[in-house]
Amino acid sequence: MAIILDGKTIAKKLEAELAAYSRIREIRLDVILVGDNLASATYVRNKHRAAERVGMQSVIHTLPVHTKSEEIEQLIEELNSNEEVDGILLQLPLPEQLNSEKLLDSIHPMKDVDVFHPENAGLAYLGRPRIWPCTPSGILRLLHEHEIDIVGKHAVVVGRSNIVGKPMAALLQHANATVTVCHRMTKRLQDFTRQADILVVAAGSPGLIGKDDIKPGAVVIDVGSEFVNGKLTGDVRFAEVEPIASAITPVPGGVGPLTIASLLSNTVRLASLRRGWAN
Ligand SMILES: Nc1nc2c(c(=O)[nH]1)N[C@@H](CN(C=O)c1ccc(C(=O)N[C@@H](CCC(=O)O)C(=O)O)cc1)CN2
Repeated sequence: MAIILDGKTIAKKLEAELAAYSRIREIRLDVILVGDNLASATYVRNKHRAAERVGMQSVIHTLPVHTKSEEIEQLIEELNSNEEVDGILLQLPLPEQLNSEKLLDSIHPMKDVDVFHPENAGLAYLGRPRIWPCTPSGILRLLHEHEIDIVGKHAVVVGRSNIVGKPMAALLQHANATVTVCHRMTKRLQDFTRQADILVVAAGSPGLIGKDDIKPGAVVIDVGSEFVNGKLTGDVRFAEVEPIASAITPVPGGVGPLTIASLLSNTVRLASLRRGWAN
């Protein structure tokens, strides 16, 4: 029987810490949502509610699906130069006519709560992070809160996205794990996943990992969250893997809530750095 790594409880704890901070400082997060992707709308609403719970000001800019790039650039420019705005988040995915890279690059690095700007990503990958991206940072917090040792452990990350896989690998390495990154072109994936002491699966492939893919006693972190037949489904077959893992995240209720709590934490951190507050 594995320990269930309960993200909701840890997220509440993190929110309580942030609420204590927000009581003494005014902090503002602006989220831009373009289009009518239902899942994105839910995530943005959840971010707004979480910000309100901790006493942070949250402003959502909802734009129609056919919004032109120039309009979004102009909005980002206004938010960049608004002294009251501490964090700017452009919710992904964007409608296909928009160039995500160009728009993300236009967010001021000191307000880039997602760590997508090359300056912030570069600093993080050089081991000099301002902040770490929300999902990897939440996962580290989850491991830390459960006193799961990372140093010298073999961590295998499945997936190499800019949002999770790449920064997750960098953060685990920063935390002194030995890291292997696998992706969709990896041959004989199981040969790698079976070596993992800590397995992070962020492949966006529901049910990819089963009991034969893990080493008994492994810590298994499931970042997957796709709707399959109306049910939120992870990349790991939980019922199969749970009996042989030592610890495992559920979907829902694992990594997701911590992604949002980490976003608030990143906003506080960037506000502190930009405004010169002690943190
Ligand atoms: N600009 C960004 N866009 C996106 C990010 C991101 O970090 N920055 N991540 C994902 C989506 N995401 C946050 O935006 C996110 C996904 C899932 C959850 C979450 O709490 N999931 C719950 C289940 C919620 C449900 O019932 O649907 C859970 O796992 O328990 C939070 C945030 C893509 N875009």
